[in-house]
Amino acid sequence: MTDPHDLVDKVVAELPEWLPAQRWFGGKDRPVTSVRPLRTSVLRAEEPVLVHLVVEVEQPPDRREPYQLLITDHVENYDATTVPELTGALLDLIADDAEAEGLVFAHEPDVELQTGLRGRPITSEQSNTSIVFGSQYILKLFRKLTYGENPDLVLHRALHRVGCEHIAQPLGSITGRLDGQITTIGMLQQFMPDAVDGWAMATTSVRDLMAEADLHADEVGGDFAGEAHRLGQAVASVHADLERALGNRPADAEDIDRTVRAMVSRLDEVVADVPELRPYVPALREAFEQARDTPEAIVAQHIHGDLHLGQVLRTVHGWLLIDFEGEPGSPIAQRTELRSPLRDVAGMLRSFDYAAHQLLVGQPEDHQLAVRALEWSRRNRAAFTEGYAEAAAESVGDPREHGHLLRAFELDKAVYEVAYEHANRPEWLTVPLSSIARITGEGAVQS
Ligand SMILES: Nc1ncnc2c1ncn2[C@@H]1O[C@H](COP(=O)(O)OP(=O)(O)O)[C@@H](O)[C@H]1O
Ligand SMILES: O=P(O)(O)O[C@H]1O[C@H](CO)[C@@H](O[C@H]2O[C@H](CO)[C@@H](O)[C@H](O)[C@H]2O)[C@H](O)[C@H]1O
Repeated sequence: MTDPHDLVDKVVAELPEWLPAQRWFGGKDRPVTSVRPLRTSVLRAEEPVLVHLVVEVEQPPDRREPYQLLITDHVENYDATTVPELTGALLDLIADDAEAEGLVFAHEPDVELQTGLRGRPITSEQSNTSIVFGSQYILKLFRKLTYGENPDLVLHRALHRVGCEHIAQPLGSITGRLDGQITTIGMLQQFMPDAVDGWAMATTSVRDLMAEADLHADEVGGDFAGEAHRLGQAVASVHADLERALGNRPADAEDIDRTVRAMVSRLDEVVADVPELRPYVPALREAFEQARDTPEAIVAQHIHGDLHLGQVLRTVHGWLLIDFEGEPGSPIAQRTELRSPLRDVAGMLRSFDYAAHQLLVGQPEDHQLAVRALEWSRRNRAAFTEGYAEAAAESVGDPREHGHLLRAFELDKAVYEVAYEHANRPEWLTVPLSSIARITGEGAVQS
């Protein structure tokens, strides 16, 4: 019979080696120097044991971040998120509004949940771990914890309150105290079994175009422009709902100044780690400075914060936006502040560029493919922006009227992506680098 506390000691000792191999681990750029348990909740003491564990991971020179783990003696790698019988217990606890060992499980008001379902982890590579129950529910366990309420839950609740049509309904949550603060550990939502994510749809469309040597993007069967247009409308509608639910304020010169300084400071940080970015620094700085030149009034409000094609789902009823957590690699203070909705527009524009150019990784010589990629990207970026502008006419307005700011947001996102790819998928580093080269006109980089 395993003692749960012995299990914790054993697992914690193995974590410095195990963590860096996990897709969701956000600190792959540095070694793990120590791991110490912050809080332990024994959810099941008899075999198979189930323990919820929050550990603090230390990395040089002074990074200390909390991560959550669900562990068991039942499987060799101790990861209980892979054991359907054990994760099923989490849903039952949420349905019962239970409190267990300092963790609070709660369903949203007026929600009644079905119990006794087995949980299966989704297999896609993500920043967190999500578990699906039957065809009804999906539970996201936030891996790197942010002290306090997670913006994903806060924004989903706010959007649901105003009847937003482009989100999956929030159904429940798991919270616990961390350093005295009530901290979101998990979020339960309605699962969309018929959904396809935007990334899968877009890359299929790019492949269709690349396979057709003689046809243009508007002539091939898999043309995505209609979807891109509808997606633009959906994003504008979510921005309007966020504004209705949580308000906005006019952005002034001070906001723009802070924004520009944050972009420059992120650039400095990233270039210190990724020397490949160095040749573009002067052009990037210049583009960021140009963002100060905003002819029209702009607003600051709550936004999605990490919008890309993998964060949107196409269901039979239309597009849904998921994962309102913001950029997992950015500080929480930045992720929760009121910001320009144009950042989300820029994030999605980057993603169209990614979908087209990621297929060129490892084929730098193929000029024909590069031309096709650019054609696809231009067509779909334009359709998305047009859709957004139409639906945002009464609110944010047409993004194209803020050309310099939009370009700066795109480049800032690409700098973030350089850091992200460097830490997670080094073979893809050329994707954001070649975009930076294209947008700034600073020569080509091999894709
Ligand atoms: N409500 C939902 N219905 C169907 N699939 C979903 C839903 N929410 C998330 N997913 C799937 O789970 C994946 C991970 O969700 P996401 O919220 O993006 O997690 P992460 O924070 O780990 O990136 C998504 O890419 C999508 O495929
Ligand atoms: O979805 P996450 O919250 O985990 O976001 C992170 O991972 C994304 C990759 O999965 C990353 O997105 C980048 O790659 C996408 C293609 O895989 C592309 O569509 C995006 O435009 C690009 O930014 C995201 O930046 C990161 O925060």
